[in-house]
Amino acid sequence: MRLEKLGIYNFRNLQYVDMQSLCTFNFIHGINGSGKTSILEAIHTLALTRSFRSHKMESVISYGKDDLTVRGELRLSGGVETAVIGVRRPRKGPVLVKLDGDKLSTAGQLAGVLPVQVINPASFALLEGGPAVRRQYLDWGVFHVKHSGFFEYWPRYRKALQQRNSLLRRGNIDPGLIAPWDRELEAMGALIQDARSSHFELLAAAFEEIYRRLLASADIGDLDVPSLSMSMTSGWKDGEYSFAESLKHNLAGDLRAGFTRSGPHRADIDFRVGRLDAGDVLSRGQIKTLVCALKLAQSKVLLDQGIPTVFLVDDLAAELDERRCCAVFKELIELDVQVFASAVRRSDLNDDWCLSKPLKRFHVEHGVVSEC
Ligand SMILES: Nc1ncnc2c1ncn2[C@@H]1O[C@H](COP(=O)(O)OP(=O)(O)OP(=O)(O)O)[C@@H](O)[C@H]1O
Repeated sequence: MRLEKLGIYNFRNLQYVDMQSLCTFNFIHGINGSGKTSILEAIHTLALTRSFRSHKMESVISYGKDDLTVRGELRLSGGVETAVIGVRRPRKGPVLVKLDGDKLSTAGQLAGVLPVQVINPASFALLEGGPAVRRQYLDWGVFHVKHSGFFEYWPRYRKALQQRNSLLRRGNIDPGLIAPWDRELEAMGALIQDARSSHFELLAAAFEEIYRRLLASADIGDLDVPSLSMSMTSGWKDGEYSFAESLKHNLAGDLRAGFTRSGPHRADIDFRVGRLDAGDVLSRGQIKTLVCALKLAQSKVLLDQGIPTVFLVDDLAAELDERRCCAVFKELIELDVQVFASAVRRSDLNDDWCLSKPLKRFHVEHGVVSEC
């Protein structure tokens, strides 16, 4: 699946952008504030109806305009078939999403049509941020895996959790009221945990392989990053209890806290260098390399299931040295994904990184995009 054409209207400083015949590699350069990240943000909005930079879409709509629109033409995997996605976000009112001219009733129906992965300066949060960022990372993959059932389980789990928490807040632990929500949490929690565990196993294997290759091709010895390990924690003491037991065991404490303190909504991924927290030990460049490997690993797992990803790579050269950038691009080539990468200077994005893959360059100036 490839994005072949992209139209952007009233998106930050991009009033009207028309990008045709997009390639495997699409390099975008321009000075600070010219609109490079906004192009990547627009592709993200096309895929997920929201930006990766701001939760408030009204700050993304161009000043003085009523709405923004992003339109993309996709060529579906391995074939002649195409699909057209349109996303319109008004300042007020719901988002309008169209797939091949048909209005979708929920934005969720768009999920999976255009899976995108973002590598940007905020990606550091994967190691340095809280557990929610890592859960989001893990669940991105689980959501896209075919038949994982996550679309169904997760909303049901969330609803049961909200109901249970609301009883806890009101100090109401009448067994007759809380038990049905516990049963729903246990049932959905087990399914979520199973789906996450099977995905995590594949992810960890892909990560290890890619991370080693990245270090090797960037000519970084293992000594630079000794004994890195990653493990998933379920969100409760699963060595001691089942989730059902954990809910019962923690009820009094949950009541005091006013919320459910254990469960898949508290799951995390733990990164260790030896016995130490990797986020406390690794340099920013090392963290970035690791984060790139994690994102690439997600795409590898999806690709193995026939789901290609589009990569949005914002200003990688500002974070990584030339050898590491080159190593990341080598992996992107290996994955055969489509890439949109931005940088301030043209020379920050090296032609050689793409080997002989088709490459197109764009220059952005004051929101105006031209091929170059
Ligand atoms: N709602 C908006 N309407 C109009 N312009 C906006 C809006 N929001 C942000 N801008 C402007 O859009 C421009 C594009 O920002 P963007 O982050 O895409 O630039 P960039 O080229 O990635 O810059 P940098 O290299 O500094 O990261 C900036 O000048 C910004 O001030």
